[in-house]
Amino acid sequence: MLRIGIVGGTGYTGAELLRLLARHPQALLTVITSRSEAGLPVAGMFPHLRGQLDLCFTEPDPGTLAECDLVFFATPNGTAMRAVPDLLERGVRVIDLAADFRLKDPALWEQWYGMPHACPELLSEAVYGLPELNRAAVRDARLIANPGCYPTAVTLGLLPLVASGAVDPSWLIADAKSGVSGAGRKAETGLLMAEMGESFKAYAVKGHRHAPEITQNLAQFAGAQVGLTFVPHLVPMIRGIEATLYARLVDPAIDLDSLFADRYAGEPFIDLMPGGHPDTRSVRGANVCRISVSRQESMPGVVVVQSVIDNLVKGAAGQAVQNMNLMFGFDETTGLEALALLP
Ligand SMILES: NC(=O)C1=CN([C@@H]2O[C@H](COP(=O)(O)OP(=O)(O)OC[C@H]3O[C@@H](n4cnc5c(N)ncnc54)[C@H](OP(=O)(O)O)[C@@H]3O)[C@@H](O)[C@H]2O)C=CC1
Ligand SMILES: CC(=O)N[C@@H](CCC(=O)OP(=O)(O)O)C(=O)O
Repeated sequence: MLRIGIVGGTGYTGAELLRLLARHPQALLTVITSRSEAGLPVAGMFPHLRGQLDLCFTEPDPGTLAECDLVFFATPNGTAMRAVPDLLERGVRVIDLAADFRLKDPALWEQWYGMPHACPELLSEAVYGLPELNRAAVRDARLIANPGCYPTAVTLGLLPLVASGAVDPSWLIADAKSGVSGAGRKAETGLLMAEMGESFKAYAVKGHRHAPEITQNLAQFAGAQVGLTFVPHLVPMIRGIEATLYARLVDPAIDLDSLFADRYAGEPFIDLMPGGHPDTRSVRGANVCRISVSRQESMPGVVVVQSVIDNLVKGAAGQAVQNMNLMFGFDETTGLEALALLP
C-alpha cells in the first residue's frame, strides 16, 4: 500500500482527494493536515467519511510527511514551494494541486502570483500533470504540477485543433464559466449565496493567471505564437466548468469529429459527444472531460468547441489521483470509475 499524506485536508480539493482515496485499493492515507482543525477526527468534519477513515487532522510537520511515499498539497498558491525541496530530498514524491510548479518561467510566476518563487531550480524538473498531454513524463516524475481547473477544460478542448495545425493559433478565444467551489472554501463576501446567487458575471477580464498557463500548454504544440483571449465567469452553481472555445480554421473543409476522435482515441477520461451539448451536470463527481465540436453554417471558417469538467475532479483531485496512478504503475483508472451524479 502507498502511504499518502495530504496537506490541506479541510479545503474543497483536499476533501475531494479524501473521498477518492478512501476507496482506492492501493492507497493508505496516513497524514491529513489542517492547522485550524488539528487534533479533530477527519470524519467528524466530513461525515461522509464515517467508517471509511480513522484519522485525525494534524499540524503540517515535515518529519511526519517525510514518512509518506507521496504527498499531495491541496493548499493555497505559494505554500507547497516552501516544503517541496525538503520532501524531494527525503525521497518523497509530490503532487501539488496549486500553481506553484505549473509555469516554467519564474519571472512569469512572480508576475501573476505576486511573490518570488521559493525554489525556481525545481521548475524545469516539475512535470505538468495533464496525462492526455504528457503521460510518459508523468510516469517518471518526482514532482507533479497538477493543472488548474480552467486550463484543464480549455487545453483539452483546443489541443487537437492547435496540435494538428487546423486553426490559426494566434486567434483563440476561451469563454469559460465556473461554479463557486472553484474559489475554494474560504469565507468571502462575493462568494455568499446572496451575492452571487441568481446572478452571473465575467471577472478578471483584463487578465487571469490561468491565461499564461493555457498559453504555455498550447505553445508546445502550436509551432507559432499563441494568441489567447481567456475570460472566466462565475455562475451560481457549486461544481463544474463549461468552456466555449472559438478558433479560426485554416482549412474549412476539415472533418472535425475525426480530428478529435483520432487525437483522443483510447483516452479513458475524454468523452467526445459529436453534435451534442455537454453540460456540467453530466460530469459532476466524475473524472471526465466531455467535449463537443461544431461550426455554424453561416460561419464555416470558425470552429466552436464545448468542453466541460467537474473543477474538483478532472479539474483537481481526480486528475491528481490519475497522475498518482501513472506515477506508481497502477491502472490509470483505479479509484476513478465513478459515474457523474444526475441530477
Ligand atoms: N477549488 C478548485 O476547484 C481548484 C483548486 N485548485 C487549487 O488547489 C489548491 C487548494 O484549493 P481549495 O481546496 O479550493 O482551497 P481551500 O481554500 O478550500 O483549502 C485550502 C486548504 O489549505 C490549508 N492551508 C491553508 N494555508 C496553509 C498553509 N500555509 N500551510 C498548510 N496548509 C494550509 C487549509 O487548511 P488550514 O488552514 O486548516 O491548514 C485548507 O485545508 C489551491 O491552490 C487552488 O488554487 C486547483 C484546481 C481546482
Ligand atoms: C471560480 C473561481 O474563483 N475560480 C478560481 C480558480 C482557482 C483555481 O483553481 O486556480 P489555481 O489552482 O490556479 O489557483 C479563480 O478564478 O481564481
